[in-house]
Amino acid sequence: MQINILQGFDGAKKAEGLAVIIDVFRAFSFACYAANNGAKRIYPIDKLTLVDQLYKEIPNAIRCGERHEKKVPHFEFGNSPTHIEKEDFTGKTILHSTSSGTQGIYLSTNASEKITGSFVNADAVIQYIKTKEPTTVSLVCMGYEGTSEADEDTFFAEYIKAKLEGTEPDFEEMVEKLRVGSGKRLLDPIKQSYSPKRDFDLCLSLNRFPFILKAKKDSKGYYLEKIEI
Ligand SMILES: O=C(O)[C@H](CS(=O)(=O)O)OP(=O)(O)O
Repeated sequence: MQINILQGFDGAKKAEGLAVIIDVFRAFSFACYAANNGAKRIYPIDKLTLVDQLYKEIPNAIRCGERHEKKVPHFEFGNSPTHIEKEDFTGKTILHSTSSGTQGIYLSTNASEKITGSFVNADAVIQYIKTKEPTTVSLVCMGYEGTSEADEDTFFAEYIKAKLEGTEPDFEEMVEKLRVGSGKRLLDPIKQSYSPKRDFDLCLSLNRFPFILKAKKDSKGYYLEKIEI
């Protein structure tokens, strides 16, 4: 198995084989919480105009996501797992658009298959890859706004690679590095209304969910299928 670690929008375009589109803070942690809370369907969406179009077409749709970390003003929710932690999404369709993560789903056009990746479902991702035994795995770290690298996504890729290669990564050490590094933006007092501190813990809640989210397509675009592992 060839395991490649790729970065940002450019990396997503180069992804081949089974691609894990990684966004720890916060898109694909958010998506796992939404799926766990009963969402009927989750659409990861690149363009805000597509969100607005689908909102008109789909009954019981909820618009979620961010630009520059902040909730899009007319959306119901931003990109914060904390803000949806206790929401019951049973029967609801989530329209989710973010600066990095959901863009990666659309940009990875050369991948034969794509799943999302974040620490909340790390073991499920690893088990899924092991079961599929692909020739190539592309670990795509979406980073900050898709243009600069973010440690949380690179750490996740290194975590997955190490486990697949039979070594044991030090997750607690990663958490402590993130607390004083790229994760600091979630701990900033100025950002608490849209990036609450609790997001840091919820996004780093290792193996909380025993499922993967696999990107599939229907007539409206990509959606994330929840597959229990
Ligand atoms: O929700 C977020 O804070 C991030 C902002 S950015 O893309 O890293 O600039 O969105 P996400 O797409 O989840 O990374």
